Amino acid sequence: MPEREPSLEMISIEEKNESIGHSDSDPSQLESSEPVLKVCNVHRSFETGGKAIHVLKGIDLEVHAEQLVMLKGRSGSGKTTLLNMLGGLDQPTSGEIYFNGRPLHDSGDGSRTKLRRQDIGFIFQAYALMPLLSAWENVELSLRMANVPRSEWKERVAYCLDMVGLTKRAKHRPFELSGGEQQRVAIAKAIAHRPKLLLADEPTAELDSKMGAQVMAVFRNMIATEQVTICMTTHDPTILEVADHVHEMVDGKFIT
Ligand SMILES: Nc1ncnc2c1ncn2[C@@H]1O[C@H](COP(=O)(O)OP(=O)(O)OP(=O)(O)O)[C@@H](O)[C@H]1O
Repeated sequence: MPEREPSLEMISIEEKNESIGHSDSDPSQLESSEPVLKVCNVHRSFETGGKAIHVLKGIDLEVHAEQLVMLKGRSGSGKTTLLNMLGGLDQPTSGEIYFNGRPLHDSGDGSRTKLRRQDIGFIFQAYALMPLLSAWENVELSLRMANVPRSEWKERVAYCLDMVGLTKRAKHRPFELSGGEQQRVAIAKAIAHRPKLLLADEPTAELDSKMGAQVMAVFRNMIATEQVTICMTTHDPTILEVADHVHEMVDGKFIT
């Protein structure tokens, strides 16, 4: 099978709208359903050196199924802090966060860890690949962690590597891959266990514009084929047009 080279041209606005309404429904219908993420008046402060830093100052947000939502804003505005909380890596000082109706703000470590392994995929800037494992083995690892039956691994790993256009690089270890290729392995790894929600912190930050466009095309394709919901942060104005919704954060609050 030839390798796919995803490109931004693959995702015209019309295709984008079709992919949002993948399950025979239009986007407005999807928006009226229960959100995948519901964030209500979230605040987060950190104590450092006996001083409290108020980082998030009352965030309200809804992210609906099969949407691509982007958080933009200056460095230090609080995007990563919020993303960590959306994935249950951290909890708010006050306020509520629901993931498919389940209260993340008030769940214990154990249940949040289980939820993360099964229902959430993460793509963070430092690609989080295991350096001694091949691309194939890295993707396989997330299936193992999510307790996916071993009999399903081969087909799923092959599918995910094909989706990011890396079938021919399956045996390469991270140091034998370019930055963009490593990022695409990280994407394959993050979606392998079929998460309902994918969280990505600056997934295109280390990439040139062509490669960044390819990653966004992969995201759009994943929404259409895997019914995943994506929430990501970015500094890159050139990719914002691919989003269904953009929220701008300034000093711990949304201004749009
Ligand atoms: N664990 C922590 N302890 C103390 N301060 C923190 C902690 N985590 C984040 N901060 C502070 O919160 C502010 C927001 O950080 P955050 O990483 O969320 O910003 P960001 O918008 O994602 O920035 P960037 O675009 O540079 O990644 C920063 O001033 C940071 O120093």
